[in-house]
Amino acid sequence: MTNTLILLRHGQSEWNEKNLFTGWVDVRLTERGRGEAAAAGTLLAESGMLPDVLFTSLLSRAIQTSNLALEAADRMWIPVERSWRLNERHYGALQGLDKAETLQKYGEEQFMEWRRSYNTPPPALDDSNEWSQANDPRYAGIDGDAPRTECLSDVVTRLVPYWESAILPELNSGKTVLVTAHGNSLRALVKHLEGISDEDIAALNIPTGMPLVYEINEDGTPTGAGRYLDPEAAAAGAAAVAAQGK
Ligand SMILES: O=C(O)[C@H](O)COP(=O)(O)O
Repeated sequence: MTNTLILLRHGQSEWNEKNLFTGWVDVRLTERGRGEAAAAGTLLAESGMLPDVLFTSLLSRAIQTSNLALEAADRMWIPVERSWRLNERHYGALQGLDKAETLQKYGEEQFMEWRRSYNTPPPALDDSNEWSQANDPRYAGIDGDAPRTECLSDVVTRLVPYWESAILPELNSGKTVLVTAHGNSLRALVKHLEGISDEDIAALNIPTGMPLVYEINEDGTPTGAGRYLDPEAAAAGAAAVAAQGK
């Protein structure tokens, strides 16, 4: 028996539009992002993929996206669980910086190392920085301290236990599961699901607002690669993410 998992990156955020590194900074959706979120929900309904349960991060752009998508699909009533483990990768001292200016200042190699390498986190964000989450009450319950920076491997480490203990059991109870999260937290989950190598994951970019569907076996493995419901639009969106800063 397999069950359906739908992954959805939030719609365009205010800082996606401004081309700023965002991470855990809690920005909202733009008008375009709200439209992408609603369109994703319409596409789910048209494809007959109605979620039974929702998982989101603690960040407003993912919460807004899931609300709008579920409203469009007439599924606002489904149960929801939110976790910091689905948050975007903490972008450390890059949070709040312009991507194009950062590329100019540090050069392509360093820029891509910070953005897409598996093991190199950006420098840590100082707690006194205006974009710090050190004193944000929503993270008070995290065991140990909230991160001050993360690389993708840190995200895999915090996310996979949650996938196994919270998300997979819902799939295995026969539910269609919607996970609304972020570019890099979804890259971490896709890496885990598809067994993508530490090197090859650098080339994977997740577009905003495009439902990505897996059929999941009971042991948590997918039956095949993920499938975007609108592959052409998803490819264009992923290319735009890859080109950010250039
Ligand atoms: O946090 C961010 O800036 C974005 O959500 C993801 O950015 P990236 O594609 O540059 O990693």
